[in-house]
Amino acid sequence: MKIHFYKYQATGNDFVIIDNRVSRLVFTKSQIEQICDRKFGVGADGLMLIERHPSLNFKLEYFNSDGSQSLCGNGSRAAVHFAATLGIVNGKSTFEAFDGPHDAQLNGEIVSIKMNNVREVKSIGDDFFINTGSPHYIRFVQDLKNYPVFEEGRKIRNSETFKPGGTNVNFLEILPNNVLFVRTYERGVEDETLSCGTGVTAAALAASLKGLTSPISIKALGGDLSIEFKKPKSSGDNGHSVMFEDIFLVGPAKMVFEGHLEL
Ligand SMILES: N[C@@H](CCC[C@H](N)C(=O)O)C(=O)O
Repeated sequence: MKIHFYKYQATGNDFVIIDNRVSRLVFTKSQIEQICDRKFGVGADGLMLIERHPSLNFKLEYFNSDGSQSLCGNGSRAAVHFAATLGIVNGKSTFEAFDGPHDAQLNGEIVSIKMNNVREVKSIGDDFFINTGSPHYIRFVQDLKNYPVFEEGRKIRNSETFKPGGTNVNFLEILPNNVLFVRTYERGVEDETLSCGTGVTAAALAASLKGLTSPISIKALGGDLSIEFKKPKSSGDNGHSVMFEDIFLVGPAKMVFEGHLEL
């Protein structure tokens, strides 16, 4: 089977995207692993399918490179940019993702995604755990440039506390002028990636508990992002308490190439 694909990167988090509105292909776990394999396939952190949605601009199916599914913030930014090239998005849009609908805004190559409200930040010793559509462990460290992100991230990701699902693991260093340097070990890729959108969002929210204020500038290995958010004064929607609302993940997304893959 020959499949037309597009290769995207969003601050170095890279994706294979397929317009699946007509063909409605279904991929097995081993086919996803093969497509994302950097030696035997196209190579990517994840695979995304753009599908039709009955009322929204599109539906996004995101798969990590091991075939598992979750919300991908950077993937969502790339998908919105790609959907504009298909003509199904123009400026403002709304799409359905793993954790429900998201509003998005496209401005050139900058894409802003509205994330779901965050109700809870768990403290684990000096560390934190926040779900921003995907689960994220947060640890503040010194000298992040030289920190063993892969080794420490893999240990926490596979620890008993987070079994069976596991967690993504983010290491943070607070820099001067409200800037946060973030490196992430991603579950489902099982490696450090150059950037993780839901990860830097969780990182910024945790950093706000240490005095940083919205908007927080993020430095990731693959580029710069920005996180905006509000802390409501009292209880939020449906009477449930909300810790953070109006959360936006903002940054660039770029098409790198297109081609055909053989499965
Ligand atoms: N790279 C993503 C996160 C993708 C999902 C994650 N690996 C998980 O399985 O939880 C992002 O940009 O948010």
